[in-house]
Amino acid sequence: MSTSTQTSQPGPGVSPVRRSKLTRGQRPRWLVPVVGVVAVVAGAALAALVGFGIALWALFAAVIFLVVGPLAVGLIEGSRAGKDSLMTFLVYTAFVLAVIPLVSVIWTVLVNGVPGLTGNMLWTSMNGVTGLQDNTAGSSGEVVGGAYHAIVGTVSITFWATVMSVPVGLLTAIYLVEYSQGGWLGKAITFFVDVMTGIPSIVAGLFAAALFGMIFGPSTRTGFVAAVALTVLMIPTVVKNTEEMLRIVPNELREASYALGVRKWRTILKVVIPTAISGIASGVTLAIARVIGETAPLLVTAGFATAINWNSFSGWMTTLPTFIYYQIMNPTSPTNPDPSLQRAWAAALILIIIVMLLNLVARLIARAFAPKTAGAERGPNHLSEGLTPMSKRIDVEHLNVYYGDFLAVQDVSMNIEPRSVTAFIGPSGCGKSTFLRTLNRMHEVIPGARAEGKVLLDGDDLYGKGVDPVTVRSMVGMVFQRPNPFPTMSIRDNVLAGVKLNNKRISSSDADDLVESSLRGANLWNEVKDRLGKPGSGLSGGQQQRLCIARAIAVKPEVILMDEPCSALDPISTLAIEDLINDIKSDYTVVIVTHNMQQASRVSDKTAFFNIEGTGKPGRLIEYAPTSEIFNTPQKQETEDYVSGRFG
Ligand SMILES: Nc1ncnc2c1ncn2[C@@H]1O[C@H](COP(=O)(O)OP(=O)(O)OP(=O)(O)O)[C@@H](O)[C@H]1O
Repeated sequence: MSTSTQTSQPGPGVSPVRRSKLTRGQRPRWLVPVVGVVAVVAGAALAALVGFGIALWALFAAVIFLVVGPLAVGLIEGSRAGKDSLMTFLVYTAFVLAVIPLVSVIWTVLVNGVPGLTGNMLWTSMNGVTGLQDNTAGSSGEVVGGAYHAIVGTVSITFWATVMSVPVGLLTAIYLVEYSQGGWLGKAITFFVDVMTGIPSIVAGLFAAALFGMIFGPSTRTGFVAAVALTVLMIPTVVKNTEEMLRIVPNELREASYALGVRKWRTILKVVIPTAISGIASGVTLAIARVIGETAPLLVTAGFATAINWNSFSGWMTTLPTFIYYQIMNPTSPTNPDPSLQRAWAAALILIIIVMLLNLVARLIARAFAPKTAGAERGPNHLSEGLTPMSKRIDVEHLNVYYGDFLAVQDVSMNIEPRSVTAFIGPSGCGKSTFLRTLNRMHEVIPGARAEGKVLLDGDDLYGKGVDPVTVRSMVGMVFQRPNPFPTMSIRDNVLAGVKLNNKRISSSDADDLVESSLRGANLWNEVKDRLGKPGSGLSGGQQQRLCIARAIAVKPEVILMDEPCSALDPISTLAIEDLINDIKSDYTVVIVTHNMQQASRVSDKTAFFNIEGTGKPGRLIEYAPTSEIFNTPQKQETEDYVSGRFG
């Protein structure tokens, strides 16, 4: 885009183009490329002075570029811009310096490996190949013998190592992130994984050799023994990478799934892992890439063979790294090592190609396992018979809520009427959200949180003996502060999440009806009916929140809890949600936590005011009455002070 402004009627002798005030004093566009060229040329000249070498040239060019570039920018644009460009140039230079060896390795392997990549190399083994044949290879030009047996060995051993280490690594990472809750077992596992990460590979080889030696006798060397050694090396990499990936899955997604009445393992399997799958697949590929080039542990566990062996459980095996090692250290013909050298380079190239193919496979697997974002596009269809929710009454009796030893909410009793909206208001930290979460036992997903007392849903105690919190959550749905649609799912699949994640069977036409009626119920149908297959996370914040309400409605709950549902939304989206709350209260019991007192007075029939005496003290219910009474004629002074804005 041009940054200059064109004058409409240039006079005689006046340049038709002048620089805009906004772009005056900026470096010319050619500055950075010119400095780059100067650095490359001057770097070459300086390197020639001290004995030319590529590395020296790169080093000199980088230093000149890093000094001259920011200096030139600083002179033109001032010192702030100079410092800024220094950081930018440092980042780019570091990137280039990192890429140079990588490109250089690939280039060298390509140049040396391609001539040896013949049919012989790929499809024959070294069985029966002697130095005599290599001696004659010089004159005939054709190198006999190849790495087929080593390719078979590499693929077999890596396959077994992957089969053993990936499930163990994945499950360990899942335990650490989703179950251990910082317990001693989790800490111990993390410690051992850290130690394993640093184990020298030869030690892993010796361990596997000793283990199998003890069971099957000394010198037991097979592909499987080697796979066990590689497993020891792979597991920590898989655990660490998977752990990182699982940790960055936002907790909100887990909570959204639990709030739909989905069990923990299905939440992990269907929400957490798909969200992290591409990172997990990269981690597994990295782990494979780490071990596929190992040589030392292979020498002591798999032995060395010149013939093809498909059986990992019997007989010696060769892998590409050990093949390369032997070709270089013990050329087949000591007097003419060239054919061996050619085979070694070609094997190195094959190894790199295998790693690249694995990477590709990992990407494809990640794509196949991640839920589709592009489901069938569906237009308006026949209307469903509508939802049949059964709004319920909630009675809370002497409820105390604790986080560990800390009493967060003290002795709350209240009755919430069916088909009504009840608002919880009060200053920050007074326990509104904590109390709300006890109404569908969502607090239980927080380690150490517990409730004492009774919460009755139409007379049935949610905390009664044998009551499953998962069942409770399918009856009491929840909408959270920040919209949290599942990012790997389409709009349609988000609405159906409660059904699908719970593995309930539903016909395609019933699913269509449910999607339409839930989206209509959430006042979103008209806005999204033409793009149901598009990702839910592509909607605006307000639309996303209505999608989350549709998702909550779709599991046909009896109560809907809303924890500050509009706090992340603009005023127009907020009004849309408030209208929606007004609409759905004829079918559901709605409880909403809000900081916005106008909102409480606009949407709720009854309001509960909570307060806290001071930091570290428990939150208490101060007053609970019809909303108009709380805001106009409160009975308690604390309530009046709060609603009149005198504190809080
Ligand atoms: N996960 C937790 N672990 C320990 N303490 C917690 C946890 N969550 C909340 N608390 C504490 O419980 C008390 C009540 O918190 P809660 O979030 O329920 O208040 P709130 O009224 O909803 O506040 P806000 O309006 O700021 O969201 C606070 O003292 C808070 O520090």
